Amino acid sequence: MAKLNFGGTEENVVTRDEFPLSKAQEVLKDEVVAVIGYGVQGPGQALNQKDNGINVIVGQRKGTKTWDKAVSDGFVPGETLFEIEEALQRGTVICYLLSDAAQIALWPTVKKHLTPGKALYFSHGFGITFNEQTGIVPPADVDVFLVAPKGSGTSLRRMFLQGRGLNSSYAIFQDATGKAFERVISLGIAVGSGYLFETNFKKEVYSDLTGERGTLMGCIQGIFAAQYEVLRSNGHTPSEAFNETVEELTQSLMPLVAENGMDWMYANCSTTAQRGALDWWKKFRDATKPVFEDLYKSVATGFESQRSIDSNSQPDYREKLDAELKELRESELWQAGKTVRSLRPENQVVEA
Ligand SMILES: NC(=O)C1=CN([C@@H]2O[C@H](COP(=O)(O)OP(=O)(O)OC[C@H]3O[C@@H](n4cnc5c(N)ncnc54)[C@H](O)[C@@H]3O)[C@@H](O)[C@H]2O)C=CC1
Ligand SMILES: CC(=O)[C@](C)(O)C(=O)O
Ligand SMILES: [Mg+2]
Ligand SMILES: [Mg+2]
Repeated sequence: MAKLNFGGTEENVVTRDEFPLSKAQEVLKDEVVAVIGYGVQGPGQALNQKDNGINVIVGQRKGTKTWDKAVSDGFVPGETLFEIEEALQRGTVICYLLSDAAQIALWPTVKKHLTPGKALYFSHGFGITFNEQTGIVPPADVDVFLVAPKGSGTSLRRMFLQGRGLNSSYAIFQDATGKAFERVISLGIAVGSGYLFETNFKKEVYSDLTGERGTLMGCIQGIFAAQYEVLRSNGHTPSEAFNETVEELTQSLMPLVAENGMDWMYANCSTTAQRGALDWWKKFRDATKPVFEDLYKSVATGFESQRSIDSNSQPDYREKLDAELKELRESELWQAGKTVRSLRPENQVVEA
């Protein structure tokens, strides 16, 4: 366990140096890791574990698209792919990777198979933290922990195949066996985490629900739309407005931030831009901070989790989400983006 200084605060971090894959394989050698749910995190985590030599099986409903996807990904019906209850019965570690809403409905079935000494693994603190809404209360004689990749399951798999890793948080809710730490860290390494930082179930879900509604997904779409609309209402063309709002950020500036921080990105822009950005960033912070404070309150009071449960438990939840995503996709902003993306040299179709 390394202690690293994060801007003046020391935190515990587990890296692959001190917990290599060989150690994870040794710890998990007698485990059967059952991945329940094959949506976004399920495939990424199951395939990375499979490639890392872990005895991983998938539990899915037969006759579904996700069952077929698991087969096309190489999981073999009756050997490494089973109906959900059989996977639950065979698994010694149950990776509960249904959607957070769907975990509620299946919980009574899962609980039946949580026999003493097994482990219940999550990738989000949602079900346990909001247990008054979800009803998810594990028996006392099983380990309960989480590994939460800080990114999409799609990226987790892509980065694994590139020999990279996506960092994850980990938390232990219940250590019935005395082995919860080595189990959770081994699983974190096995699913492809670059390094693991410590949290707890409540802090993970509060920060994650805030982040995805904030800078990572909700707020960023909001500021993209705001700037694009102001540019367009002042006569700028769609391509100019989109390039200045999104394309330059994703193609040039954000990779510089990822490489070496915000000051590095600023320093690689003009002094005109640096002066302006340094003058304006606090105005944007002050304008948006009240919204973030409201957002965090909405998370902490359980409003956001209940909203997610209510909408994502509806039979037509997927259709409703897809309809709103279609509206976003068909907006002028993202239609302009589609054309801009097609112009990238790497997307040009070279005539034979
Ligand atoms: N999507 C991501 O990349 C990330 C997800 N997580 C967490 O990992 C867990 C799994 O998330 P995802 O893979 O995004 O799940 P998902 O939303 O893709 O759902 C996974 C599977 O659950 C089943 N399912 C979903 N809703 C259902 C319903 N209402 N009834 C019956 N079955 C249903 C479907 O088969 C679906 O393929 C969640 O706890 C999530 O918060 C954590 C980090 C990132
Ligand atoms: C990808 C991720 O970390 C999110 C945004 O929290 C999620 O998909 O829930
Ligand atoms: Mg997240
Ligand atoms: Mg999330």
